[in-house]
Amino acid sequence: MTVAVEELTVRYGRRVVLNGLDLALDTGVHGLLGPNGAGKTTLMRVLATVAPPNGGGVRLLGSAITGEKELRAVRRQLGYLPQTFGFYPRFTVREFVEYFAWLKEMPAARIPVAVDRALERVGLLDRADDRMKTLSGGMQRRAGIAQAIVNDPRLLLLDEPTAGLDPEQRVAFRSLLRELGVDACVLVSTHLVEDVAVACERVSLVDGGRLVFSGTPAQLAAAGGDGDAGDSAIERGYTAVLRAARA
Ligand SMILES: Nc1ncnc2c1ncn2[C@@H]1O[C@H](COP(=O)(O)OP(=O)(O)OP(=O)(O)O)[C@@H](O)[C@H]1O
Repeated sequence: MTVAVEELTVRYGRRVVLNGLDLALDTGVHGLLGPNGAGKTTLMRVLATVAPPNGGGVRLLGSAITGEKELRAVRRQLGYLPQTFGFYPRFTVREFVEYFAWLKEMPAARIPVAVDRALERVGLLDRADDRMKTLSGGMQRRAGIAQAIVNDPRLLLLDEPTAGLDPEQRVAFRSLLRELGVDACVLVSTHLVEDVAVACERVSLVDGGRLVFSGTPAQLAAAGGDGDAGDSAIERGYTAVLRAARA
């Protein structure tokens, strides 16, 4: 398993945000759904080794993160697009992605080709020499996706990557996701259930800091019925699973 999480607990002060969550993920594209405040970003941050858990076990790429050595080894093979991310506004797009390649300790000789390839994959190669601050919001997010994939990560964590993308870019991004999921374990959090239906092989649903569903998009869709709120089968499944979890 690329990701093996057992009984994961995260607290902020007295508030328990992840409450004994179990999750196992292997190669492929996995969707992460859940209402606002369910704990998706918190889970992503733990998997990205940004936030330490308060309890439970986390194994990434086959190893428990027990010290600096494991941490560095995992970070070299990790890609992470945070929900919100900062950048030096005067960096060019190419410099922004190069900087992350360097942080991930990529061999210097490989960086120029890898950066151009990542920018090409998100459709930003023609803006490579523009400054980050001159890009539109959706383009900045695509630059964020480029930095996440520049090192060909084995574990790729994308927190709401399609927020702000126009329909054409969303379609292009879904096919990029499917491509990435052939070799890597990709976890994508989103509120767009159609992204999950089209681009993900498996989907996990989190509510109140717990995993309440794990299965294929078709299984989630099948959980819903005519009486459930939603405009598509998978939205009705989402509503039905949440209702059952809260009952
Ligand atoms: N730094 C923090 N300090 C205190 N509470 C926090 C902090 N970060 C998150 N929380 C709380 O943790 C809970 C889960 O937040 P999280 O951002 O993980 O949810 P989410 O599922 O990603 O939500 P959304 O869909 O709105 O992005 C929320 O109740 C939130 O208020």
